Amino acid sequence: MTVRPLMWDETLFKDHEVFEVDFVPDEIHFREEQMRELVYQLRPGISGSRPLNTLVKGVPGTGKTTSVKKVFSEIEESTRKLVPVYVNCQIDNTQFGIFSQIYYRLSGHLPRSTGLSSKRVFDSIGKILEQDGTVLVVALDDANYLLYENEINKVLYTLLRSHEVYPDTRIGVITIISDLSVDLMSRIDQRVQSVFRPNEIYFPPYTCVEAKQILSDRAEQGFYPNVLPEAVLDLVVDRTMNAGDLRVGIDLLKRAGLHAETAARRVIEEGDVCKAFEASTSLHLLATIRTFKEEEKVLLRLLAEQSQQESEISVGEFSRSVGDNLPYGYTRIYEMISKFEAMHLVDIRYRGGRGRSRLLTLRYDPQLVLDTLK
Ligand SMILES: Nc1ncnc2c1ncn2[C@@H]1O[C@H](COP(=O)(O)OP(=O)(O)OP(=O)(O)O)[C@@H](O)[C@H]1O
Repeated sequence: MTVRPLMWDETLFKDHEVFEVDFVPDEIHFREEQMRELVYQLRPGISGSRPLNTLVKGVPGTGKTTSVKKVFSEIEESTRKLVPVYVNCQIDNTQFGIFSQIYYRLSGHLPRSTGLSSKRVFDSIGKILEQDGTVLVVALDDANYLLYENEINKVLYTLLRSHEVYPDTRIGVITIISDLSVDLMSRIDQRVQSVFRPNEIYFPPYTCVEAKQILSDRAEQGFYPNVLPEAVLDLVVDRTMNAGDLRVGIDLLKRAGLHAETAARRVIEEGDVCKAFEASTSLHLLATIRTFKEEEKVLLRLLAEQSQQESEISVGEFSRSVGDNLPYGYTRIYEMISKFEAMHLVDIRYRGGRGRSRLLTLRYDPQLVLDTLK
């Protein structure tokens, strides 16, 4: 039986939205425990006390943002006593920017962007909280962006010691970190540590079975029935596990669907996934690299440049050659290389024979890495 090609006004997508980066699904599987813990941390806020502070940790694409947003939207639906504010610190990475977002959430409009100090903005925040008798919880997503210029200490100090200036304010903070090599507490001043003391909630990477369930759910919501055969889903899962980031899988589904649609097919094929893979990979690369410190970007750039000449590089030789030109010791260079491995950017294997030297291979096209670093 021949299958009628897709007509120009027909589509494979039941709902495009479910493949978008900021989509928050109704069901967040495999994160029940983390969300329960988060609710437990925030519960005092609902009864008018200060919420417990939290440190949410896990590599990119493990559902941290989604889970926090989900808990926040449930709080918003059930109470006005506790006001949750989500801040993306990649976008708002200064004290002024963060306080502006909080002020916006509380008052419905942004403060003037000129001639106003962050202290003045916080004054207004303190007054609104006292007037309304509400408790505030602020989620600082990608808080590692605040490690520069001591911004993290300024922000946490003001938020967590607000009751010293505005006695009736109660504020809790959730910091979200995807760079596991960052030891946040060691970067925090003593005077802030004494009030911060967060409980940690860890988001482990998804197993293959979990990733398959999540991606299959997403496909079911987003595509019409029978658009995605099981074998193609398995290929998407395989690529996702390889990249170690669920975002790659969700993006692959979308792009593969669009590809099949452009070819006027009613079913997605493996070839559509392969074609979509490069674009989805660069999305993952971008998500990973954006969490890097400048020195890590410099080292990755050197590695990508060298990988254009040779596909396998000796770890020792590479470290020596870059160590001569960079202001970091070998220990730091080895640390960074281990991080690249943990983040699925490189593979390391032992060369056989005596000496057992280690060989480094970039898992991505070097040019793609260089382009992403631009
Ligand atoms: N348990 C889950 N169920 C359904 N979808 C999920 C789940 N976990 C993650 N996702 C989806 O995976 C994508 C990445 O998730 P999310 O942004 O929450 O990860 P993250 O850990 O905050 O990553 P990053 O550290 O890069 O910000 C999102 O599109 C989200 O909808």
